[in-house]
Amino acid sequence: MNQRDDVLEALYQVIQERKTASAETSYTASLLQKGLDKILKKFGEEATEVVIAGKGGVRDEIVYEMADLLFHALVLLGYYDIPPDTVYAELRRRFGISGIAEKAARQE
Ligand SMILES: N=c1c2ncn([C@@H]3O[C@H](COP(=O)(O)OP(=O)(O)OP(=O)(O)O)[C@@H](O)[C@H]3O)c2ncn1[C@@H]1O[C@H](COP(=O)(O)O)[C@@H](O)[C@H]1O
Repeated sequence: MNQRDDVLEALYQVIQERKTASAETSYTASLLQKGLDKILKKFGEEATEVVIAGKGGVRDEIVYEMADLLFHALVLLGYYDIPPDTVYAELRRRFGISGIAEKAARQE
């Protein structure tokens, strides 16, 4: 796991913990308790906001909206107990190299 993966993995763990937390003190807990349709709706809204930011071309807004989208993607993964590493593995498979080979390639 590299530096970039760490924050997504850590956030995923927090999202898992929020499954048993109070919705009164946690947005994530309230979203999880509202259920799958609400999670999917939020993901769609955040994706639309990324599209608008992407069209606008303001770098900071793209970064902000993309962070919102990634967070809501992690909530969806968390809902189904799919760790981010599973997605990384799929990306590595498409990339055609193993994690070890990837690390070695980056150090060259
Ligand atoms: N990364 C995030 C994060 N990104 C976005 N959001 C929330 O996502 C929401 C999106 O904004 P919107 O205005 O679209 O939604 P809303 O109006 O609040 O909600 P709806 O009425 O649409 O349901 C905001 O409430 C943001 O605060 C996040 N909430 C939490 N986190 C992380 O999750 C951790 C746990 O947070 P809790 O949710 O407080 O447990 C935090 O420490 C953060 O690291």
